[in-house]
Amino acid sequence: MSVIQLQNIYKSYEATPVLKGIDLNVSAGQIVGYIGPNGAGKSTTIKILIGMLPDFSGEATVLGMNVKTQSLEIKRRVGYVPENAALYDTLTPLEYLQFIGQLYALDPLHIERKALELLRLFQLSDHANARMTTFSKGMRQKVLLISGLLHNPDVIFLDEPLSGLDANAVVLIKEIMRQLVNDGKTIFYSSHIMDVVEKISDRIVIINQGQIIADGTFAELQHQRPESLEQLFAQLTGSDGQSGIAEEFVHALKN
Ligand SMILES: Nc1ncnc2c1ncn2[C@@H]1O[C@H](COP(=O)(O)OP(=O)(O)OP(=O)(O)O)[C@@H](O)[C@H]1O
Repeated sequence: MSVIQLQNIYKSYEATPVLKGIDLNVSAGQIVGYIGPNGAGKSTTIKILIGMLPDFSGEATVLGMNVKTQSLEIKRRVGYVPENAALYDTLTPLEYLQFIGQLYALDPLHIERKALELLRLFQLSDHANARMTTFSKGMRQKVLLISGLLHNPDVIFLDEPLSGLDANAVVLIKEIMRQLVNDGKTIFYSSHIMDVVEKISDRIVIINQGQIIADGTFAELQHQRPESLEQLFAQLTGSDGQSGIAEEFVHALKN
């Protein structure tokens, strides 16, 4: 069964088209890396899939449920870690996770036990009761990741999940993603960190200017062009020649 299904999705913001006919089927138990240049439409696709943007044309289902009409049911089974989310800074991680857990109607005692354990594993035990106003970007990202996974969702959408994380935390998140998928979960995530995408994705989907321009395992994509994902990405999305642009940039700074 397709866990994620997008058929002929078009989305515009005001009069500007952003997604131009996206078709995608994702089966259970896959890690799909969704990559593309800034502004390509990655976050927009993810927001459609979690029911945040009902104003689009085409058919979108998650776990067989229609995202326009069954978004509440979908939210119960889906986890979402947004890019640049606003955390309630004046709360502590424990208070914030209690709040999120209650939105999912989880038992408060169960949430507390689970939240403390997850915070410990992310080395945040000492900060469990500190206000998040003082948190670094990486610490916030860890709390966000926990909040998106707290209800043990079947399908997980991650928008730049590694943002701000140090090297050890990146290794840990990669391992968690792998183990979640081994457990039967499905992960759909966007990232700009090509070597991570290359290493952990079962499938890589490249979007450029609102259209999918490549889709396959890294080995399949490499078969077309035997290069690193970074080089392949640059070629396919027309962002080759960065050294020339860098030179012009530095030159412009001097003038
Ligand atoms: N709420 C909005 N109103 C108007 N335009 C928007 C809105 N959200 C996104 N856009 C535009 O839609 C396009 C796609 O944005 P989106 O955030 O989906 O891109 P992205 O691929 O996630 O980019 P990035 O890698 O920079 O996060 C961009 O041109 C963006 O300016």
